[in-house]
Amino acid sequence: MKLTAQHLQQQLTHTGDFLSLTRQYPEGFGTSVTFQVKNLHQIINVNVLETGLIIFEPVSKTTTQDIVLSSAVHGNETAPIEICADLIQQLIMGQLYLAERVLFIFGNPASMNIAERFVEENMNRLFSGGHSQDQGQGAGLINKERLRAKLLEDTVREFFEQGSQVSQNRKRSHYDLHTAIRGSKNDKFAVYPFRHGKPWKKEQLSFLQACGIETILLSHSPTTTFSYYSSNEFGADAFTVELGKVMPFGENDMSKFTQVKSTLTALISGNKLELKPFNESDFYIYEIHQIINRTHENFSFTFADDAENFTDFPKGSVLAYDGDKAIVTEVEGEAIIFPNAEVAIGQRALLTVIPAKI
Ligand SMILES: O=C(O)CCC(=O)N[C@@H](CCC(=O)O)C(=O)O
Ligand SMILES: [Zn+2]
Repeated sequence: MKLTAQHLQQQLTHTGDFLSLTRQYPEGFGTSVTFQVKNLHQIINVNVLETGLIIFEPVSKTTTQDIVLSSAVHGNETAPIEICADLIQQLIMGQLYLAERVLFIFGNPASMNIAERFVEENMNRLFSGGHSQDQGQGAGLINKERLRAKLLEDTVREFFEQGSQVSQNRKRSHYDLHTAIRGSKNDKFAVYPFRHGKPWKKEQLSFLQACGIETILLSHSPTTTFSYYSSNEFGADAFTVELGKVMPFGENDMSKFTQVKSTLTALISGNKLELKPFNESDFYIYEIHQIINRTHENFSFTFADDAENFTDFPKGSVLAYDGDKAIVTEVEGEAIIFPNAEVAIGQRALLTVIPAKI
């Protein structure tokens, strides 16, 4: 059924259920709408840009921050989608005070509907222009994930640029929320994208700690991930945040995410964030040591399929075979992250990390 702006607004104000509407129209609403909602204390502007893309802005309150909360860049990573869907619903139903501009993104609605990481191509390898590069997929390839990645790039750019018209010296942040495919020794962790020599921000790590995240992976090279895009192009404090393990919708133990939810709520509502002063000994800090791309059809790991993220190995251990080439640990205690032998040729099949200092 074709959706009109009026119908879109009616449905949203009736149920607040932006996630269901997004899943009902994975290819696009074909319309956009702006309306206002009221709660006891304020009026909020709601700007529905497209399926999965919605901006909230307080009216009559000067904001100082532009916050992007994205989920479903991989469609089967449901816990963060459910967290964001609930925050969106509370905002639409006038149950949550809003202090700052917020853009919520459900990245890949079509892949949510098939409960898969992606439909044709991993969207989290398509940012910073990756959508228009060959990436081993054939020159000039166009698919829905590439188009969507471009739309997400443009949406984030406009969101941050519009914020700069509200006031100068604004704080920009982007938390790109994911879950890991396999279990992890450290259940929640964050990838801190490469900052090109700028210092890692301890205050941001304290914010992540308030979310219950005390394991941080420092990245030392540019990537085509969404969080690197926002960090590199707009100077946003941006992270890929991993919250537990992939589960079907409705099967997540949401009690594991109370700290994430309350801290994100405090962030957007302007409530005082109870941040502990940064203490390095509270954290497990790692740096990315090896990035292993699959280059052969014949690619396999030597460890068990259920080996958890952060499993470490002695120096000299063979972790994988890429064709005839053995991939070997170079440092005592090198640990595996995101092993995936099924990735397309040319894509990242494994990261290794080693303990680091900030
Ligand atoms: O568990 C896995 O294998 C993947 C989980 C996931 O989607 N991770 C992100 C990390 C992005 C980054 O390195 O910043 C991804 O692979 O896209
Ligand atoms: Zn993911």
